[in-house]
Amino acid sequence: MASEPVNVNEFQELARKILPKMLYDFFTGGAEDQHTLKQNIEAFQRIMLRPRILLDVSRIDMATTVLGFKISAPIVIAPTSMHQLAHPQGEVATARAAAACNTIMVLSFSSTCTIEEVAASCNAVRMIAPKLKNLEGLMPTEVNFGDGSNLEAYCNWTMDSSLCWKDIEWLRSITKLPILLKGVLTREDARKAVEAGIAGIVVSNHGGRQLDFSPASISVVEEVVHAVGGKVPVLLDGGVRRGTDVFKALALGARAVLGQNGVRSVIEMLKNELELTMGLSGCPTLSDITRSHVRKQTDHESFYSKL
Ligand SMILES: Cc1cc2nc3c(=O)[nH]c(=O)nc-3n(C[C@H](O)[C@H](O)[C@H](O)COP(=O)(O)O)c2cc1C
Repeated sequence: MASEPVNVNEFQELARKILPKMLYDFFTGGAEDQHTLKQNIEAFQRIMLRPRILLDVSRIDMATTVLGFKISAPIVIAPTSMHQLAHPQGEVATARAAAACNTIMVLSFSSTCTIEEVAASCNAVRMIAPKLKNLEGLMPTEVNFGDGSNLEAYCNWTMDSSLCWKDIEWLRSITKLPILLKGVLTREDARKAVEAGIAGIVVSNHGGRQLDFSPASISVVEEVVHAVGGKVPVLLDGGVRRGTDVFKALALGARAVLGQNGVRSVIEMLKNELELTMGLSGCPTLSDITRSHVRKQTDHESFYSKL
């Protein structure tokens, strides 16, 4: 690949060429046999679009609101603990990209940077994030950096296995800010999350990095969306590599997607691809994207398409 990457997959290929193998494996690897990691991508490929024609798509509007924040496109940055060796200031770079693209960034509690470092890099931001490396657990910290905020980081705590449902009550008692629950994959947990007063759900298997053979996020998003019944927004991450993937997730009921994208051009690529997909599918706004715009391939069709 001689020239600049033109899509997210090419970025990954570039990373493979320039990063030491250990770091490349850290960023791209999954749990055990990496079945879930592969499924996150393959499950998207089993969904076909149902484009509509002769509709006015001369102006495409991708703006949306997530947890009260207006963002330019339904793409949010997922929590990604950077490897100290790969990019000691990785979150700072990501926060800059988030601010430049007017989107939300979710901080990882195992971040290598402090909240203040991240916040300082994006001028005026207001955020809630766990106090990093706090041995007593995750204490959400609100930091106010003036007005004009266009970046909000939320507490990311599902990776900590010592937490349980009743801790949500405690978390809610110590902050007025909305709490997102990441890692929901079943209707049972989706209902519990709503009952517990969660402000939003992220359907996620943590990029296939935790429990192998947990389902692909896109394959369970509809189940979660139905269980939640519109009470809170449902976001999704895992395997989102193309604007068509964003479109598919929205058609199945997600409000926005998260990607572990660290640089501005990657976010812009996804936005451009989504804009093109919306135009070619006859959807001038996000609310025009409905379930009727996608079709899940049957097992039978998937089998024959591989022959
Ligand atoms: C290098 C790396 C570090 C990650 N660190 C965290 C983390 O600290 N906390 C967390 O909740 N998720 C973490 N994740 C998972 C992401 O937030 C996200 O769920 C996942 O990457 C989405 O899947 P995708 O990689 O297929 O887009 C990490 C992912 C990667 C690739």
